[in-house]
Amino acid sequence: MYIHQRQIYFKDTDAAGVVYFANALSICHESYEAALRDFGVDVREFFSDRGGYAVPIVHAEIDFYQPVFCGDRLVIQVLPEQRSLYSFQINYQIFANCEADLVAQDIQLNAKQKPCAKAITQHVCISTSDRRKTELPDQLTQWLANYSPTD
Ligand SMILES: CC(C)(COP(=O)(O)OP(=O)(O)OC[C@H]1O[C@@H](n2cnc3c(N)ncnc32)[C@H](O)[C@@H]1OP(=O)(O)O)[C@@H](O)C(=O)NCCC(=O)NCCSC(=O)c1cc(O)c2ccccc2c1O
Repeated sequence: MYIHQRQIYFKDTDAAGVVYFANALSICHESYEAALRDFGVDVREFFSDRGGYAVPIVHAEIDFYQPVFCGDRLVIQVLPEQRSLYSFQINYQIFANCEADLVAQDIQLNAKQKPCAKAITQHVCISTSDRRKTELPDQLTQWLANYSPTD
């Protein structure tokens, strides 16, 4: 599991004063990028086509349980899981204004610790030359093993 913390800014919100739904997925992707960076992945290279592969998102879904407002401090739990030699899924839980330590321990003690949103992204590794699926590179399988849930 990786924990990312981020404040909500005015630019993240819509006319109703809550985080715009698409921005919530964007914040999930920011958390993924932070998890890659903190593991030592060169994100500038990872998101370019210089390595000969890309890992586009083929599926994304999100459930919203409580609104998130400007000034809220988010704690985002990032839980990646390898699905096959070619693909992986990331489960995200977004909490607001709670202790990061509790989220890191996966403790949901009371209503305050219930997630505001839960999201999933599914990623497939493809070769940039022919856009056909190709095996996940070693660095990514190591990243997945490092942050995947342990039984
Ligand atoms: C990715 C594709 C080229 C796959 O094509 P196709 O489906 O024909 O391939 P396969 O049949 O061989 O399937 C491969 C593999 O994918 C799984 N899959 C395919 N579709 C889905 C789906 N909708 N939901 C779930 N899973 C799906 C399938 O089950 C197979 O899995 P296995 O594990 O069983 O092998 C093609 O689908 C494609 O090009 N899609 C468009 C992708 C796209 O444009 N997405 C938009 C956003 S891109 C993006 O957000 C993005 C994010 C990043 O973090 C990146 C990081 C690094 C580089 C680029 C990034 C990026 O672009």
